[in-house]
Amino acid sequence: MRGGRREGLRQLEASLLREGYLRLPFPEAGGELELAATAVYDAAAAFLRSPAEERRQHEHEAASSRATLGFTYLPMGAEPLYDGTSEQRVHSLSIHSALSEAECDALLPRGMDGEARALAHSYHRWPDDEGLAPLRRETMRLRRLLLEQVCEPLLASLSALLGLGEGGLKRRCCMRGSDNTSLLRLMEYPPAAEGEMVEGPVVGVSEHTDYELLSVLHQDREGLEVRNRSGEWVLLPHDDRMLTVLIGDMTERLSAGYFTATPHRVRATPAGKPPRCSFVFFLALDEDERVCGLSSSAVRGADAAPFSRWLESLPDKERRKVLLPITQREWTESKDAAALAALRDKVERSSRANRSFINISQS
Ligand SMILES: O=C(O)CCC(=O)C(=O)O
Ligand SMILES: [Fe+2]
Repeated sequence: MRGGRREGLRQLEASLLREGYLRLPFPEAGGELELAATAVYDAAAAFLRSPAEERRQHEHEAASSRATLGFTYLPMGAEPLYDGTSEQRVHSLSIHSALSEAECDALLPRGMDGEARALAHSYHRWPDDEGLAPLRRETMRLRRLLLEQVCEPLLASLSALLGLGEGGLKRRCCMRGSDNTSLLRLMEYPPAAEGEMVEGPVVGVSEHTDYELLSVLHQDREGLEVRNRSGEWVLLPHDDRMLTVLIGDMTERLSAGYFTATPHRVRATPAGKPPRCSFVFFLALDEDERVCGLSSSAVRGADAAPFSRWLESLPDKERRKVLLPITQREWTESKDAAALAALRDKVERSSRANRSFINISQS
């Protein structure tokens, strides 16, 4: 029994080191998780087909002024830009757990100030809208199943491999702040317009790494590409029954680079094809957890022997790079700010180009 568990951990570690990602079948074929995934795709499609006017009411600014950030809609053209140049064809929903203020308070630290508490409440408040009830019910079910059946076992394994004991990481992901860093996103990639993809760099989502510990992802058709350790882009085959797990920035930082965050991107859906849909659960550390690279004296247990040996051989120069602690919130905010600035720049550049085109054609 012990041997089986140890063998499983070594295989997981080998895949993460070799490929930088994992492919996991749903825990049970035709089981609860698979049914929940199908129901979420249906409910998301119903919302995404609703009139633009209705969707607009759930964009970030409107949701923020109503303090209902538990559910927000990011329209086409608003996805932060990660590579500074591409045209991204995607729109998405961001989903946090729906909690009453009392449920939220029970998880928050007692000494938290009023403003931070109100912000946490708003990240767990859903709009009071009858039409969103099926989406809310199905996403909450999917979120719970992903946490119980996929994230928690993964977190325990990662924790053991890093010498933190099986519960070491889970204790740092229990929403002591608010879970506005852990997030379920539902994405839809509508097909490109006829001729659009041959003209410019049109993509689904441009190259990036995710900001959290791990991302658990499902796609209903192919499109996700990951860059492997040799620098080649690999298109992941589509299989409805498979989840993909990617390494996020915080795991890279915590492991001082032993596990490296997985660069990935999504191809645009070609013209004439049905839209591609996916969901991603970003598993984050509690937003106020301070993260810096582990040192070998903090690493315990036989499961972490390879990591511990690797740490001991790490040159001081490399170790120093991750000594400075940073919280998940600081990291997420700084990367988001950079990607949003890149998007603004690009919009500004293209409106300038359009203006000069108009000037030229009018002269
Ligand atoms: O849609 C996908 O497959 C991936 C989306 C993604 O990389 C992201 O939202 O960070
Ligand atoms: Fe991503």
